[in-house]
Amino acid sequence: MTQEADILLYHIGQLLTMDGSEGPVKGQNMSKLDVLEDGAVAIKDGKVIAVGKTHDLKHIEAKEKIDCQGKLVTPGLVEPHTHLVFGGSREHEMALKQQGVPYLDILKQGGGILSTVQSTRETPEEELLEKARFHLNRMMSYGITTMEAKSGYGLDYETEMKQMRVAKQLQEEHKLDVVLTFLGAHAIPENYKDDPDTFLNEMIAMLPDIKEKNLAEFVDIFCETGVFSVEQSREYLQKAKESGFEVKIHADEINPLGGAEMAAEVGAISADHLVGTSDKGIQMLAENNVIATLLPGTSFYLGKEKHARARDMIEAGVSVALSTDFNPGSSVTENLQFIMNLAALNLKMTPEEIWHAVTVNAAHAIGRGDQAGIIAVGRAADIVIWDASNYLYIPYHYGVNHVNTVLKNGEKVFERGGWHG
Ligand SMILES: O=C(O)CC1=NCN=C1
Ligand SMILES: [Zn+2]
Repeated sequence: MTQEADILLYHIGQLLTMDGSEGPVKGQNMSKLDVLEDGAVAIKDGKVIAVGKTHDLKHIEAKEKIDCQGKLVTPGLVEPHTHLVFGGSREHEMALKQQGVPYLDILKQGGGILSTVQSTRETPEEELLEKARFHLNRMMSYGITTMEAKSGYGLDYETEMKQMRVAKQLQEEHKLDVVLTFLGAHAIPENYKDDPDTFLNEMIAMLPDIKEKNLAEFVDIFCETGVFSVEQSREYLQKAKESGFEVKIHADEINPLGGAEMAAEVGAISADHLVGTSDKGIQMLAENNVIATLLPGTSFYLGKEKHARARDMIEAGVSVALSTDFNPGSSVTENLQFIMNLAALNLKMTPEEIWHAVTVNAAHAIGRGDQAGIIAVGRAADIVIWDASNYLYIPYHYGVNHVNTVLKNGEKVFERGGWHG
């Protein structure tokens, strides 16, 4: 008898499909989580071919039948905001942070982003690729199956292109789906510190080449005191849109400049960070369907008392996504599960909201709402089997990796290693 499926997952304790959502899940709807008890999923040729109760699907013949023994099963996690490709590291700045030297002061002194720029310019492309692949594999081990990778540590044509070629190569060769973002406007390099507008024009001038080589889908900018103003950011993002790119923005991370309002005005797909965002900014995000990608790891790592107002955003009807903001200076972690814990503790998000924020909403924040973040018939079988029996457990038990198995397009790309106790 021809086997109907390649893999059949059954006796799933709780199956979260996140299915049924048309578009990013907004506001109160983020609390509505469909949980299928004793679920099953059939997979063939990398796609989901059936979803249901175990007793409905048990008859399906499969090359491999996996008894999930009551474990939690969810869509693969989506990571919508990383600075994946970079040279060097910034552990030497920890002492400054511990002494209370603010992030923007370290940057002003030529450290921070500019320190990583120096390292990235000096690092050969092959080495950047190897390093980025290592971090990407670690992300996969934490349950991430689709993620975004930004440039932004070059701040010159050569190095920005080098970073994007590295991300592009990973997009082409790695099993994970990688979405590319050009963040040339990440900081003002030393040689343009008195003329940031000319620098921004240099970055704008790169766009036709980036488009022609298909090296990025999104353009992003760091709108912050001492970096780029709201007006500079608006003009820059409008030019990026005219050049055919979707745009996103690092907004209100440290100072409440009104980046969220501007993101809504320019029609950004997402506004990210949003720690200082005003009531008006929140309202405009909701009214203009701009996804709020919140980065609680960054405000944690920078020792901030203030965190993004997720509760007010959700009450206002905003679609909220979550991300590690993985980068070598302000959020040095690939562990999106820890971000789920911080979202519970510091953003006061509920487990149901958190699961929407790391799957379907994160997928929409990087333009992959139609192919990631949901388990449904006809979609790619990007699935995580967890060493937990219910969805409350992951945001509750922090700092470890709860993944048992990761399937990407129906292929096992990670399995928890055995212990030799
Ligand atoms: O510090 C970094 O390398 C990454 C970052 N960009 C804007 N905020 C943090
Ligand atoms: Zn960032």
